[in-house]
Order: sequence, then C-alpha cells, then structure tokens
Amino acid sequence: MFEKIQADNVFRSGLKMRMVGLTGGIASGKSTISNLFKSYGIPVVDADIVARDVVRKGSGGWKKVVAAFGEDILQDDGEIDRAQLGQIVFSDPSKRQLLNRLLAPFISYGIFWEIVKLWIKGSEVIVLDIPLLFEAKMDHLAKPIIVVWVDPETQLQRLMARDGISEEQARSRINAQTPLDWKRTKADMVIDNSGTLDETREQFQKVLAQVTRPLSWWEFGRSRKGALCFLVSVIVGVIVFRNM
Ligand SMILES: CC(C)(COP(=O)(O)OP(=O)(O)OC[C@H]1O[C@@H](n2cnc3c(N)ncnc32)[C@H](O)[C@@H]1O)[C@@H](O)C(=O)NCCC(=O)NCCS
Ligand SMILES: Nc1ncnc2c1ncn2[C@@H]1O[C@H](COP(=O)(O)OP(=O)(O)OP(=O)(O)O)[C@@H](O)[C@H]1O
Repeated sequence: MFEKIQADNVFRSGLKMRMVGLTGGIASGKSTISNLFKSYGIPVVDADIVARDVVRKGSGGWKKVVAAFGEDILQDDGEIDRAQLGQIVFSDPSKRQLLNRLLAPFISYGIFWEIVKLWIKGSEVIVLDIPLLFEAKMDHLAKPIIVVWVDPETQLQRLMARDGISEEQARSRINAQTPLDWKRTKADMVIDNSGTLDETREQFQKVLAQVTRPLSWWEFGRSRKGALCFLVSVIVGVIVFRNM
C-alpha cells in the first residue's frame, strides 16, 4: 500500500525534474538500490553502462583507449578485454588517471544525453547512479545525494564473491576509490547496506519518501514543463511588449 502511494506520488507530481545522485564504493550496493528505484518506475542513468557504451569497438572512446594502451588489450573480436584493462588500471594509479582522463569527456557527454532524453520524456525524478560522482566532480549535478555505505570487511567479501577475484585484486579496486567514509560525510542521505537485504529495503523506503516529496520551484524550473512555462512567458511578454 505504502509502496503504491509512493509510486503514485512520483507520477502524479509529473512534469518536474529532480536529479538524485546515487553513489558509493565498488560493490557497496549501488545497483541493488538502483534496482529498487527502477521497481518504483524511477528511471536510472547508470554511469557504468554509459562507460561501457563509450568503449564499444570502433567508437571514439575505443580508439583513444587502444591508442593509449595498445592492441594487446583487445579480445579476438576487437572489443576491449575489460578484465585485462581492469588489472592494469586498478594496480597502477597513473594508468588509471590516464584512462579516466581519456574517457571522462565521452562519459560526461553520454550521461548528459541520457538526462536530456529523460527530460524530454517528462521524467520528474531521475536517479544518477555514478560510482565516481565526487571524484568526477559531478556532485553539483545532483540533489539530494545518496551514499550507499557498507563496512569495509563486508565490502571486500561481497566484491570477491561477486567478481570471483582474489583478496589482493579486490583490495586494489577498493583502494582505487576515494574512501567510503569520506563519501559518507558528503551525503545528504546514507544507506547502510552492511546488513541484510530486508534491512536495506527498510532504509530505502525512507529515502524513497524523501526523494518523491513535492518538488521545489527550482526543481520545477529545471523541468520540461518549467522550461516551457518560461518560454511561453517570454513569447507572451515579447508579443505584449511589441503591441504596446
Ligand atoms: C577499468 C574497467 C575497464 C573495468 O571494467 P569492469 O567491467 O571490470 O568493471 P565495471 O566497469 O563494471 O566497473 C565496476 C566498478 O569499478 C569501479 N570503477 C570503474 N572505473 C573506475 C575508475 N576509473 N576508478 C575507480 N573505480 C572505478 C566502479 O565502482 C564501478 O562500479 C572499467 O571500469 C572502465 O572502463 N573504467 C573507466 C571508466 C570509468 O571511469 N567508469 C566509472 C563511471 S563513473
Ligand atoms: N544487503 C545485502 N546483503 C547481501 N548481499 C548484498 C547486499 N547488497 C548487495 N549485495 C550483493 O553484493 C554485491 C555488490 O552489490 P552491487 O552489485 O549492488 O554493488 P555496486 O555498488 O553496484 O557495485 P559496482 O560498484 O561494482 O557496480 C552483489 O553481488 C549483491 O548481490
């Protein structure tokens, strides 16, 4: 029942746009939370998917990466061998910075287009699932910002289990990111995902209530309807002014 009211709220409030930031650390549970948002009909822009798309064989990102890292990182089918590239960049900060620098413009552009498409569709609440939201300085785009936190040992265990990697590999991936404890201090809302999925779902309900509350005028102004209102006001103003 509560879930239905929340979902209705989202759609009834219509024509407005709130961009909710969702971030955290590797394997802290961002996808778990973004799937919950999706189940309530709230669209999610997933930066990891965008980052995958921008390095598809033959794309601009692919060419940059191959030029910088060499053809050795390609699979037989010409696609980038992600596991191999991951091994390289997660164990060498300078290579990681290089990859980040090469891909940042493509990823930002891709995220921007996903937002524009949802704006055109009239989505009023969208979630930006961006693992490197703070590192890439995209945090100013989103309000509120939700950080999915998990205790270090649980994060390590879940990462090893999910990706089937060694403790050393998992640690180097975790250490490649800004500490989760720091991200937590920058959050508007924190979901502690160290416990069971039921405990996480309970916290999610509170976050959902916040995220789907009525929008401010500023958020409304950023919506498709807000922009149209502004445009119509300008046109009417010009017509009235000309006829004076
Ligand atoms: C290194 C790559 C090839 C590894 O691919 P792989 O399929 O193994 O992992 P995947 O892309 O699913 O990423 C998993 C997680 O790793 C973390 N991660 C990814 N890239 C980075 C990075 N440059 N720095 C720190 N953490 C990262 C994120 O938490 C992400 O959710 C890939 O992550 C990549 O191309 N990264 C650079 C692009 C990027 O910055 N992506 C993050 C989008 S904000
Ligand atoms: N509360 C939980 N209890 C048990 N397992 C969980 C819980 N939350 C997430 N997991 C599991 O932990 C792993 C990591 O979660 P998830 O994929 O959602 O993290 P992520 O932050 O999206 O990861 P990445 O940064 O790599 O994209 C997954 O295998 C997921 O099924």
